[in-house]
Amino acid sequence: MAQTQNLREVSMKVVPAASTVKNETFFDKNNRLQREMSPHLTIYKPQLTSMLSITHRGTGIALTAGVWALGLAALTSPQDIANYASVIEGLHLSAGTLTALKFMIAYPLAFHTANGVRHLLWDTGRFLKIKEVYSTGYAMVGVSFALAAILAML
Ligand code: HEM
Repeated sequence: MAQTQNLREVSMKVVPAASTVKNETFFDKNNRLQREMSPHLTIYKPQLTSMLSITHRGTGIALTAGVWALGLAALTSPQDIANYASVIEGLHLSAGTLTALKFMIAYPLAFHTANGVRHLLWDTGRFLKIKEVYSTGYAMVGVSFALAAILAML
């Protein structure tokens, strides 16, 4: 008895066939019926959580492009990697410039790896409280900078 009191009444809305227009796009139909728009992503102010999430996707895509480019280059280029390394040496870039360039290449991998470990920890059910999501987020950013710096100095 107590359960039936909590049930909401549901009524079916009959839509006459005449109200559907042939070849009408999804957006045109929504406009014609003056339907409300769902809140869009852009109404949210940037937060650490969403920024790290989108960066994880961005770095994942960048790494995929990088791995494909390196693989295809290895298959198709006439010279081996040592030749290209000596071309870069021939540019006589300063140690600082070289380290900065290496850091820029290393950072997406460092970020994606550190945040990937954070994701895998979540998958085990840990660090899922909002405070922990933030603290692991800040820690991960620190770890990713340290990791990229170590890789850049090798
Ligand atoms: C060259 C190496 C890598 C490439 C090309 C790569 C690529 C990608 C791509 C394309 C995605 C999907 C992103 C999205 O749609 O949001 C992804 C997700 C993921 N990556 Fe990687 N990844 C690499 C290395 C790693 C490493 C080293 C780790 C962890 C130690 C890792 C952990 C993850 C995890 C956990 C996800 C899923 C995140 C989620 O649940 O949304 N990845 N990766």
